[in-house]
Amino acid sequence: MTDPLFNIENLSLRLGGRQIYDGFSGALPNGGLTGIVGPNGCGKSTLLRCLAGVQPPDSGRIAFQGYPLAGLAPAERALCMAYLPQNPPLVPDMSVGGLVAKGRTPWRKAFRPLSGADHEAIDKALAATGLSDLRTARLSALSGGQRQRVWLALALAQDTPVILLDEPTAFLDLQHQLSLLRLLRQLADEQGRSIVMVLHELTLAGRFCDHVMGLRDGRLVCAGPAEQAITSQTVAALYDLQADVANDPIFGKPVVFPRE
Ligand SMILES: Nc1ncnc2c1ncn2[C@@H]1O[C@H](COP(=O)(O)OP(=O)(O)OP(=O)(O)O)[C@@H](O)[C@H]1O
Repeated sequence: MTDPLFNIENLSLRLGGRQIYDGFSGALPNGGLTGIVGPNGCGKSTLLRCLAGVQPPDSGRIAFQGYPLAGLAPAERALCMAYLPQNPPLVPDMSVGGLVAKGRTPWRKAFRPLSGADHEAIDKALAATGLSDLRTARLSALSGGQRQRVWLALALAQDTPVILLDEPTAFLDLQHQLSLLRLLRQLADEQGRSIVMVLHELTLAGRFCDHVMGLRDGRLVCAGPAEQAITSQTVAALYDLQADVANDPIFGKPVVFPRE
């Protein structure tokens, strides 16, 4: 049996005087798309930060493909996983291509120019996110959604087998949400990448994710294939919301109809 992508055992974490997790356990499968859902403040982003190795827990263990995550140095982690936080850091104004090139940092030798492989990865990431024409544009001249796509391109240019994304669709219009999720599906299906993302839109999570994990108050409420994890019962348990969940006749995936 292969190890899960992440195995979380008995995770506890206190932040700002508040207990975020108290013995959280769960596993995320290797490969495919995993969606983390749940109400505001339930601990989704913090969990992703723990999985990315940037938020050490107070106690408990996270194994990454069978190895202790805490044993990986940041430089080693950066070759295995790209992490796009909900609020990317403020950066000085620069060109789109310049920021996306930062995704190649883990692969580059100090003071060396970009290699052919770097240029190729950057070109592919810009094309995949529909930004090739904006390569020379300044970040300050972009809309919020375009900027979000630049950060996504940076994560793709990092060219890692695992990609962790916190609300990657937050600022995108419906067309760009769908094209982003289709792109992630393609990266998982055709290149075998494992993608874990925090999402709010349950119907999109149901349609695109293989596996869905639902959190509430720092606890695991549901986890499993989308059809099992998104049901009337789990929507009620997660959000205190009455909803019908039907099967989409075209995609055969769960669609949520709130009844309140
Ligand atoms: N650095 C911090 N210091 C204190 N409290 C924090 C910190 N980071 C997160 N929290 C608290 O931890 C809880 C979980 O936060 P988190 O950002 O993980 O929630 P979330 O499920 O991602 O929420 P949202 O859907 O609103 O983005 C919240 O109550 C938040 O206020």
